[in-house]
Amino acid sequence: MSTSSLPHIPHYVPAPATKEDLEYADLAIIDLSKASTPEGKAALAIEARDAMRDKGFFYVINHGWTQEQNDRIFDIADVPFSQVPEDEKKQYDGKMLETSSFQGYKLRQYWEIENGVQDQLEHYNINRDITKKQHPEAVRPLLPEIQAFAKHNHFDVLFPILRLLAIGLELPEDTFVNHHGFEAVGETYVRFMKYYPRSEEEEQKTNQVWLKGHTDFGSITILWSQPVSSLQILSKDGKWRFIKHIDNALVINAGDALEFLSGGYYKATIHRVIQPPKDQRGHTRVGAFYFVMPDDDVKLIPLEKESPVLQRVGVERRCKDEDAPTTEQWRKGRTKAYGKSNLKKVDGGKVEEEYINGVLVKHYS
Ligand SMILES: O=C(O)CCC(=O)C(=O)O
Ligand SMILES: [Fe+2]
Repeated sequence: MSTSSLPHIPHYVPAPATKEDLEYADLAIIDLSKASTPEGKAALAIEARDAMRDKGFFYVINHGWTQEQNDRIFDIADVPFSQVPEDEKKQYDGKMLETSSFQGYKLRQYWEIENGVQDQLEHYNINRDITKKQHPEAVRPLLPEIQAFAKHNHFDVLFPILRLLAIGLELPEDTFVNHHGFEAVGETYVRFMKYYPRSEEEEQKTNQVWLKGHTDFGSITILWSQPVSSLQILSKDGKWRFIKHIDNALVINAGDALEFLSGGYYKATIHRVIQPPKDQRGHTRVGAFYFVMPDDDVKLIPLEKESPVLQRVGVERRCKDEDAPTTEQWRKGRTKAYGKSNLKKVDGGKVEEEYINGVLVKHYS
């Protein structure tokens, strides 16, 4: 598709990259184009495995989309927020407490962050089957492009990564791919997200935290890198470090479901979003993501028998196998509770806990 023949939408201009000297996480860069030869793939599988085990996050480059396509997706990502009237947004509210599912808007001020302060961010979530739900008028002409975006994420990014991570466990390389059917029943979806600047009072009461430290629920999250430096990961030494923006790169992390399936070999790394550095304040922050879940019927039990690696290193279980949730149970429990449940403060208030399907889940401020 050449951009000139596409529906006209406003161009979203993000804040320029920060000039501040931030402490960044030192993440591996996985060049996905190398996976096209057997030797390249074998070498890349080791890099991806080590990166996932060491930091829990890595970049992907050469994933097959151009900078022009990337710019276009960020213009599209802003449409559900800037081009849809507020009353129309309410008609497409995802109502997560009732549905236990992220489809449609998560409107502003739906979650509690801290000390009575609510979030100032909006999502618009679109199932990879874009026909599952009706969409706001301004989004409808963009659906073919959103569908192409979902497919690119699924087949050209997710599947190659899942193969590398399966090889890392010495599993048949399609093991995880077979758990993530594009046509299967499940909730893998595109998320567009917009954060709005907050008042000084909100910043103070939350200690600058815009989105609390959490793990993602699914198997893999694909985050399309954007320039506002707000995303941090919790490193093994207990320090929060920023994720650096790389043009047209993807930031990949594992979520709970992959941690369950891999018996803790690939851990779901805790991350959060905070107020950006001074030279980026006062701007909005638009994001584009692909949140990946295994198929709904996958029982989240470690692949211990199947993986020689897990037999050698052993597995960590967050619950007994007979009590393990299916993806559907896990994602529904997590979605419903997120930002809404009563959390129990521990560790002097820094960490909050809850149980979802009998499994301990932690949140960090
Ligand atoms: O906005 C970001 O950079 C990260 C958002 C995030 O972690 C999430 O939506 O789960
Ligand atoms: Fe997240």
